[in-house]
Parts: sequence; structure tokens; C-alpha cells
Amino acid sequence: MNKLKEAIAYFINYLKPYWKGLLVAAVFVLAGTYAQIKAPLYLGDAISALTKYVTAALTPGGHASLNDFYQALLAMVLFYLLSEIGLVLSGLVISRVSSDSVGQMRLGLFSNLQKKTIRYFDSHQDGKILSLFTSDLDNVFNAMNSAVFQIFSQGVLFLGIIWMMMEKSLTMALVTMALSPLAILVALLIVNKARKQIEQQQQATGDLNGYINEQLSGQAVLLAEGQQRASIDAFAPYNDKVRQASQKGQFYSGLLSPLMQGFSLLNLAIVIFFGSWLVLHNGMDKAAGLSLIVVFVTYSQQYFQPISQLTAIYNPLQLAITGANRIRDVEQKPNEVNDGKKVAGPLKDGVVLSHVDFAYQPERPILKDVSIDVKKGQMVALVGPTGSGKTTVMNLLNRFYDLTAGEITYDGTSLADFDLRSLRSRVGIVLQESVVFSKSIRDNIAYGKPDASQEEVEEAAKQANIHDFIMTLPQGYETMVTGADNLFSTGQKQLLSIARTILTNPDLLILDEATANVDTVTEEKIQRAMENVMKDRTSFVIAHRLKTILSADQIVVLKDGRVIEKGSHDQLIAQKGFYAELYYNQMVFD
Ligand SMILES: Nc1ncnc2c1ncn2[C@@H]1O[C@H](COP(=O)(O)OP(=O)(O)OP(=O)(O)O)[C@@H](O)[C@H]1O
Repeated sequence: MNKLKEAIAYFINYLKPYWKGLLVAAVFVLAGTYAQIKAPLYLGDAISALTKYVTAALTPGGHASLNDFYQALLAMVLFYLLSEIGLVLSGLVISRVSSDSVGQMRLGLFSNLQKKTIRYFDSHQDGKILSLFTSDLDNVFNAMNSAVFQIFSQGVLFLGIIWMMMEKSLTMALVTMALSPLAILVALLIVNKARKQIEQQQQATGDLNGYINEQLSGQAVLLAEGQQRASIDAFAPYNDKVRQASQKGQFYSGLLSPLMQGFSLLNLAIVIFFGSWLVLHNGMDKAAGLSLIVVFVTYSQQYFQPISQLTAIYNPLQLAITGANRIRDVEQKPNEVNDGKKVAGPLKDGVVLSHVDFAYQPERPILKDVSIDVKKGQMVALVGPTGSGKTTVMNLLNRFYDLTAGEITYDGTSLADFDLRSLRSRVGIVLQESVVFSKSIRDNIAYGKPDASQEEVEEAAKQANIHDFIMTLPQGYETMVTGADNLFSTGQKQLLSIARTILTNPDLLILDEATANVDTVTEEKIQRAMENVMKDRTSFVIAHRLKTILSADQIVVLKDGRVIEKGSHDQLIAQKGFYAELYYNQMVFD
């Protein structure tokens, strides 16, 4: 119930700005429905007029005229026309309101995601986040566009028909409605069955997507190991589950309409039977009796339409509520806290980590009592076995996460006291897995400084040793980088990323050396690019190369989240400890 309330609150929030459109739609719906339930009365009048005409025509000396008949028939056609116009117009307004408000929801969701902490992205897979924008928002749109409209129009129609029938004849109204409790019960049972199948289908589709995703991302290994046949064989059960669930779902959903049709026909017979009985036994005037039967025949058919429509929208509505709750859940997850007010200026003294403890999950401490003191202009090389916490130290320097204990200071001020934007503008990061965006090479380099001049961009590219490569491309800096073509190798992506960092001129540099897939020529280029970017800067480098480590002012050796050794290369070799062992075994440099 809480989920329903939250979903409603979410919808209301986004529909509020469109209240005028909704009001117009409501007026059209009311007018259209009024015309729709009024029209059968004119049909009744027409039948009555026709009966009177026939009786008069058969009576010798009777005065017969078809005027009343024509008038009633014309009124009926006009009212049906009005009802169609009202419903079409309201449908148009509603679809405009829903696409506009879903557009706002999409924007709101994207803006919300931009405010989330890194922790949020750690614990939510990309595919799941993406499905918020695709299937969840689609479900919300479908519900707003059709379900909300249906609830309103069919609800009004349902109540309107009941009201009209009661006005016309209470007994006949009760006869017409007699079957409805049974029809509603059957419809709800079927809808419930279909819902369970839809849920199973969604679950099975999620598993299938997960399998496809894994197989495609591991395509190279799959081909290398000759596992195509096995991969196709393992696909079959996932596919089967989706097929079975969707077949059953379709079976139940498909039952609803013919069953309601059946109820409606049965009702028709009941109405005609009781109508005739009532007319014959009450000694009703022939014309009035015939008119009554025709009116109720029409109402009895109209009456089942909202029942089947309203039950059929139950499932899309459920999907939309689930979708809205998932989207709302993003809003409720914590945003990055930016309560620091200080503006970070150019680095004067240095950066100090003192007694830092940190855990991604409370029960699993990662960094324990880490202390590192870096003076302005120094280079620290972080070395250590895989999983020892090197990247984690880098993450904390940029305040991607808050510490569990201890403090990191920038010129003596705790990182938590700085305004995040101002702090991050002083810090430059080059990741091992460099990111390129679907933009031109120029815009990729100028990502952190969009107003940079072409000369500045080229100068940064030159320092990063990537300018010559860019110039070999026919469109040079204007070449578009798209995810699909592998324009850059891993090493070249890192050079591009170094150029991007050079351009922002950071005070503190965080660098994760690329190790994978780098040929010796590119490695040499990266080495020189790193030297250029580190010159006169304070830097933390996760170092894998001998050259970087040897030229470091300080080497910090991490093991299991603790600093176990600290000092210059010579000092650490002299200590004959872990580093010396690593060094002699050449493990650091592979
Ligand atoms: N986002 C995260 N959420 C939870 N645990 C994490 C996260 N990132 C890293 N860890 C865990 O923290 C530990 C240290 O990881 P970290 O990436 O800092 O090591 P590393 O020394 O950089 O390793 P490598 O040399 O392999 O890159 C690992 O056990 C890892 O599983």
C-alpha cells in the first residue's frame, strides 16, 4: 500500500504542472461520455416514433408522420459523433500531457543520478540503471497515456450508464447489472493469473538479458576457447523460459476479451427476456415497451465495456507502479554531501593522510591506519599486491568516499571542509581504464575545460604525445570518437586522458599507470607523457613501471590495506623487506 502511495505521489508531482491540460482532457471526457450515454435514449425515441408511425399507418384514418423518427435518429447520430469527438480530443490532450511529463521524469531521473554518490554506482549495475530509462519509464508512459485515461473515461462511463439506466427504469437497471459481480470476479481471477505470468516473464527476460550480456562481453574468450556451441546450448533454457511464460501470459490475457464478450451476450439475452416479460406483464404501451428494450439492449452492451477495459489495465498499471517505485528509489538514495564551504586554492604545502581507516562495506575494512605525507611538488609511488588498496587511496584523495576514521588534509584543511567542485577542480585523475566520450577528439581533450582554445588543446596533446597520432587522422582533432570503432588503443586512450588532465592544469595529480595491452613504443610515449604531466606537480601514482618507481620521491608499499614500508627506493632496498623482495622478483614490473 505504501508503494502505491509513493507511486501516486510520484505521478502527482510530475503531473501537477500540467493541471490545465488534464482539466481540458477531463472536460472532453465528461462531455464525450455524457454524449455516449445519452445517445441510446434517442435510439429508444426513434424506435418509439417508428412504432407509433407503423401503428398509425396501419390504423384506418390514422395520421402517420416520420418526423419524430427522423429527429430522434439525427439526435442519436449527433450524440454519438459528439462522444467520438470528445474522446478523440481528450485522448490527444492526454498523450501530449503524458509524453511531456514523462520527458520531465526522464530529465529528473538523469539529474538525480548525476547527484548520487559513487557508492550508488558501486551497488547498481549499469544494465539495471539503464532499464530505468527504458522499460520502467516506458511502462510509466504507457500507463499514463492509456491506463489513466481509461480509468477516468471508463470509470465515468460506468457510473454514467448506471445513473442513466436507473433514471430510465430501476428494475431493468438491476436486471442489466445482475451478472456484473460474477463478471468482475472472473475478470479479476484471469487478470491475476496473467499478472503472475507477466512477472515470471519479466524475471525470465532479466535472466536472459544477463546471460546475453555476459556472453557478448566475453565474446573474445568464448571464440578463443571454441565455446560457441556450448554458449548456444546454454542459451536455449533461458529462451525457453521466456517463451513459456509469455505464451501462458498471452493465453490468460487473451481469455479476458472473449469471456467478457460472452458475459455481454448472455446479459443481452437476459435483458431482452426480462424486458419483454416486464412489457407484456405490465401492460405497457407497445411503443414505450419496445423503446425500453432497445435502450437497455444498448446499455447492457455498453455496460460491459468499462468492466473489461478497467480489468485489462490492471497489469499495465501494476508495471507502471513498480516502474515509478524504482525511479523514486533513485531519488531516495543519498546524494553526495557537499557541506564544505572552503574554496581550495593552489596547493602550497602538501597533502597529508593521517591514520586513515576506510571500508566500502562496514563489515569489511579495506584501509587500516594509512598515513602518507606528501610535500608540494613530490611524487609518491604506491606499490603493492593486487587488492592491497592502492586504487582505494586514490578514490579517497578525490573525496569519492568519506573516511571511516582519520583525516586527509590539503594544505592543512580537511577534504571534508572544501566545496566538492572547488576541491575536484584542483585534482586531476588519469585512470588506468581511460574513458572516451562520443564527441570529437578536440572535445574529448577539452572535456574539463570546454572553453579551451585550439592552441591550448594541441599543446596539451603534444605534451601527452598524442598530437602526432591525431594528425594522421583525416579529420584531425575534429574526428568523432564513437564507442563502436576502436579508434584508440588502450595506451592511446590513456594518452588522450593525460592530455585532458594536462589541460585542466591540476595541482594534485592522481595517476593509475596503464599496464594492459600497451606495446613498448606506446609505453615509452606514456612514460614521457607522464613525466610531462607530473613536472612541477604533486602526484600520487599507482606505479607498475620501474622507471616511475625509481624516480619517485617516496615509495609507499601497501599490503592488506596497511602501509608496511615507506621511503626512497634505496632506503627500501636497504631495509630488505617486502619491497626489496618484490623488486628482486621483478613482480612489480610485469
Ligand atoms: N567499490 C567497491 N566496493 C566494495 N569493495 C571494493 C570496491 N572497490 C574495491 N573494493 C575492494 O577493496 C579492496 C582493495 O581494492 P583496490 O582496488 O583498492 O586494490 P588495488 O590495490 O588497487 O588492486 P589492483 O592492483 O588489482 O588494482 C579489494 O578487496 C576490493 O575487492
